[in-house]
Amino acid sequence: MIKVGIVGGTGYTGVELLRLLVAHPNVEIALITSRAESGREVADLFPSLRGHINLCFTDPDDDALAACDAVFFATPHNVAMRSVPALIAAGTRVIDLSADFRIRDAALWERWYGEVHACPELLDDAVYGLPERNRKQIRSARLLACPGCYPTAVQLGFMPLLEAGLVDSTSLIANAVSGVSGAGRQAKIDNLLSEASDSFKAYAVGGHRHLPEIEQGLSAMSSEAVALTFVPHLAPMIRGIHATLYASLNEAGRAADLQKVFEDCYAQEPFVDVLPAGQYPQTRSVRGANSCQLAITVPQDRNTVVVTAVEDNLVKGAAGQAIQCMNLMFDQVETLGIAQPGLLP
Ligand SMILES: NC(=O)C1=CN([C@@H]2O[C@H](COP(=O)(O)OP(=O)(O)OC[C@H]3O[C@@H](n4cnc5c(N)ncnc54)[C@H](OP(=O)(O)O)[C@@H]3O)[C@@H](O)[C@H]2O)C=CC1
Ligand SMILES: CC(=O)N[C@@H](CCC(=O)OP(=O)(O)O)C(=O)O
Repeated sequence: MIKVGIVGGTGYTGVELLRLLVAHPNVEIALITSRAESGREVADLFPSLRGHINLCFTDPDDDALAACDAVFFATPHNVAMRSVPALIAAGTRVIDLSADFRIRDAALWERWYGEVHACPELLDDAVYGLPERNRKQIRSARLLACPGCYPTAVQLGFMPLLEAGLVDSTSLIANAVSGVSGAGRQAKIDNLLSEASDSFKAYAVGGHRHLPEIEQGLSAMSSEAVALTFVPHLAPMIRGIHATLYASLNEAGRAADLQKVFEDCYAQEPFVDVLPAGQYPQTRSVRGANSCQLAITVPQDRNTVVVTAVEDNLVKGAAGQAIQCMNLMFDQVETLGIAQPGLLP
């Protein structure tokens, strides 16, 4: 059994970790933290978990966490990095869903996150948890940095094109749309039903903190310099990311069978699904599933390729992907506990 702790068990990614981990046959959840709910039964706060879990929330405590085999941090940025050095020193493996270890360059991280990094010396040790790109390194990771929700969809959508050198890598554009759960469970005015429903907006157009993370990942896939225009949007749905990605094809790209390039790239991937030509993915098809669905089109056979990608921000964009990485780190079957299809309707 893998003994796990979850820091931040009352947030949306925390409760999604719980939903998936209670059904994982080889995981024992040893502790779940919340400062605000310390002492309260987990199933009292989340009745969906009644009968599945018999634990109370506790205050975060590094000594108790260090007794676990793995600790998930489902906390805002600037939390995991305070505990990670002690946990790693104790031999506990850390799976961080926050952004603390996603960007390798401490100065760049500090510029976008507006804080001083607490342990920049560990940034080189952190493995970026995108299995489709880094599976081998994930298996031996002590410190795992889970990708952000937008970065997962955008990187999986551009990866086959960049790895095969089929596009002008400075022409990349990503218009991505998130549901409100992407912003977490704290009450923010923008995410109230009366603010977000029946409306649609772009935000952070001048620069979103996922931009450096995405460009870092795309640069590693490309032999040429990468430049991306990334525009996030908020849509009145609870879960889901839909990304529409654009790039200019180069000569090799114009000559290639792009549908086949994508199908070949992801043929062995359990959680990336390339749709048949002419079908377009919808967020409703992947709700609750650890899946990214993709479609590739070259409108009017011109020079721009359009990739559409969907995922559930809380599953392939967060908790599901974190468990996929845990499975790899602990020599489990990669799909264990996360193979369920999406919820319909
Ligand atoms: N929502 C999403 O779709 C995605 C989120 N992420 C990332 O995952 C992380 C969690 O996100 P999400 O679940 O949405 O966040 P929430 O705001 O919903 O939950 C945050 C959790 O962290 C706990 N927490 C907050 N501050 C601290 C602290 N200083 N020490 C210990 N625990 C703390 C909170 O409990 P309490 O305050 O009671 O201790 C709460 O349980 C974030 O870094 C987010 O960027 C990544 C991908 C997708
Ligand atoms: C809708 C919404 O507000 N989304 C969040 C996504 C951030 C998030 O969850 O951050 P990580 O994926 O980096 O952990 C935002 O744009 O700030």
